[in-house]
Amino acid sequence: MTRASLNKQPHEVAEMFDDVAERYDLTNDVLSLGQDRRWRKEVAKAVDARPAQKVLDLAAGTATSSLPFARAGAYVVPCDFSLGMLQVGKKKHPWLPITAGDATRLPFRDDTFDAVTISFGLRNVQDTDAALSELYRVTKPGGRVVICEFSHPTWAPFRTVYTEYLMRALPPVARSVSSNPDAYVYLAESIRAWPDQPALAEKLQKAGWSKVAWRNLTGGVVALHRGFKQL
Ligand SMILES: C[S@@+](CC[C@H](N)C(=O)[O-])C[C@H]1O[C@@H](n2cnc3c(N)ncnc32)[C@H](O)[C@@H]1O
Repeated sequence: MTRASLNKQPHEVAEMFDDVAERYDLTNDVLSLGQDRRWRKEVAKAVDARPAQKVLDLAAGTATSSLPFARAGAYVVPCDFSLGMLQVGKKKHPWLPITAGDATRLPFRDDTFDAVTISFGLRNVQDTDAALSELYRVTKPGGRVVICEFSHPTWAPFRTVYTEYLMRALPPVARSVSSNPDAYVYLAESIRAWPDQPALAEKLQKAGWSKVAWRNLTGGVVALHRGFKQL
C-alpha cells in the first residue's frame, strides 16, 4: 500500500489515490462526519455555474465533486492524474468527459474555461504555484477560480480540539473504513503543513488572480478561496 510523504512525489500521490479509490467516497463521508456534503453545496454556490458554461473540476478524483456543476447544466470536465480514481468515476458517471491530466501541465488550451475549481486537491499537488498558474492559463479572461481546501480553524480552543481529532482520532477511524488507512495519516500531516488562509490568498495573487478573497466553513476546517482573471 502506498502512502505519500510530505514532499508529495507525484507518482506516490497518484498511487496512494489509486489505492483508496474504491472506498474513497464512503471514507470521506465517515471521516468528515457528513460535513463533506455541506462543503460541496457551498462550493457549488461559490462557482455559480450556469447552463452551457465550461467548468474545469481539477483533481476531481471519482468526480463526486463535479456533479453539482453538471446538475446546474454546465459542461464540466473532471480531470485528475490518478487513473484508479478516474476509473471509479467513469463507472459511476459514464456520461462525464473524464480526463487524465496533471495539474502542473494541464492538457487544455489557454482561455478555455468560464470557471475552474479544485476541491481537496491543491494540497496534494507537489508544486502549488505551478498548479495555480496552470489554472489561470486555462481560464477565460473574466473567468473565476474557486479553491476548496482544508485549512486552519480560526478560534484557538477549537483549533486544539480539531488538531487532536486529526492526529489521534482520525487514523483509527480510517483503519476501520479505508482500504489504505496509512493514506489518512498523510491526510492529517498534509493538512497541518498546509498554508493558512492569508498565505494561500497570497499564492493566488502571485499566480495572477485578482479580487482574491476567502470564506471559512466549519470554523475554518475548510476554506473557500476565490479569484478572477482580469478581462
Ligand atoms: C482528496 S482527492 C479529491 C477528489 C475530489 N475533488 C473530491 O472533492 O472528492 C485529491 C485528488 O487530487 C488528485 N491529484 C493530486 N495531485 C494531482 C496532480 N498533480 N494532478 C492531478 N490530480 C492530482 C489525486 O489523484 C486525487 O484524486
